[in-house]
Amino acid sequence: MSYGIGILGAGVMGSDHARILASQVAGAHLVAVFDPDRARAEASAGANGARRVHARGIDLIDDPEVEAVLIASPDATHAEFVLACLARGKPVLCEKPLAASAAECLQLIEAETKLGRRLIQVGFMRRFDPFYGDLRAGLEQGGLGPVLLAHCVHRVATVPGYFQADMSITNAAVHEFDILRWLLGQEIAAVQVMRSRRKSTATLRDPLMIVLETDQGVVADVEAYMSAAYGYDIRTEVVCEEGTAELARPQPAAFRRNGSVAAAYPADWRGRFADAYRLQLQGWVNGVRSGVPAGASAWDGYLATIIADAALKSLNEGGRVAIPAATRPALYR
Ligand SMILES: NC(=O)c1ccc[n+]([C@@H]2O[C@H](COP(=O)([O-])OP(=O)(O)OC[C@H]3O[C@@H](n4cnc5c(N)ncnc54)[C@H](O)[C@@H]3O)[C@@H](O)[C@H]2O)c1
Ligand SMILES: O[C@H]1[C@H](O)[C@@H](O)[C@H](O)[C@@H](O)[C@H]1O
Repeated sequence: MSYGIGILGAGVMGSDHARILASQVAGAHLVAVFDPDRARAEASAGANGARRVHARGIDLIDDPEVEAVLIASPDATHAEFVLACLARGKPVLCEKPLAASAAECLQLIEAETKLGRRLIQVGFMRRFDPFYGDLRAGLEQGGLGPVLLAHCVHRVATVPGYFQADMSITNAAVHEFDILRWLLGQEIAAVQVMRSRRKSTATLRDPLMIVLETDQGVVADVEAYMSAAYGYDIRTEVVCEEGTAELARPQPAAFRRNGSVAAAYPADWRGRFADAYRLQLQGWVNGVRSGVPAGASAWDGYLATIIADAALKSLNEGGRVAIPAATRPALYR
């Protein structure tokens, strides 16, 4: 049996998820699309075999042929859509961030906990990226000794028009917060944002240096640079007592000429994380079908958001901001 999926949002990510679902994922098919920009919804539905385009998001969630929902609409719309899915008992893959505020994340956790089963997966797709998978497996194998430090680089060539200053943290750096928790198996206990000199052409507060401390004393720095111009560049290196572990990256073709070598960078995340998006969707579909959830939970989404809130507080008010330890509800253990 093939599972019926509905997608909310047919912009950059919604249309990419629809394409991947229709062409590269087994056990599910696209049933319906909603986007207030109807032409976009129709283009994505038409290209990917969906039966219909809905006039409202809630109609898509109510569609009896839609058995599970993928949310790829703007960040501020996520919480309401996730709640509606939970109210109808429909599994949901929600793009990051889970919600626009920690209070909204908690509301979703409360609703899911009341249901007593996990229906929410958050789109922290790096957890499915083979290169991050290898890095984590290598760290778990041991041999490098205890972790001391981590360095993360998050460079984006340019940001879309809707991108606002806080989104360097709430929309971009949240990936680093989540992947550090996942890689190290530690919780973030404090954060401090250092402002470098602002890039002269930047409209955002760009770049930022974010320093995180874990509950086991590891320090990690995250460079968040949203106007890096040359391409999309994501790096991670973990420094341990007996050696280091560095994230490998897909190797593009190299061109040697006139005493130099050049290799193309992906323009954005869709190229760099193509495998991760595909594996994430397949993992979600498998989880929905088997009832065994995969990927980041609502709890992981909540923790990424509270770290982001603390980072924003540090950016705006200065200083180190402690993040109180939170008690994980039994559903997420
Ligand atoms: N996981 C990742 O790597 C990744 C990458 C990029 C974006 N995202 C996330 O995906 C989401 C979408 O980002 P995007 O880059 O595709 O943005 P986008 O602007 O390209 O697309 C968003 C689409 O949502 C539509 N929309 C607006 N209001 C809506 C509503 N109420 N209901 C349904 N659709 C609505 C817009 O018309 C637009 O077509 C965001 O939450 C973003 O954070 C995740
Ligand atoms: O929304 C995007 C997306 O989540 C990418 O994966 C991230 O690298 C970008 O910085 C962010 O703006």
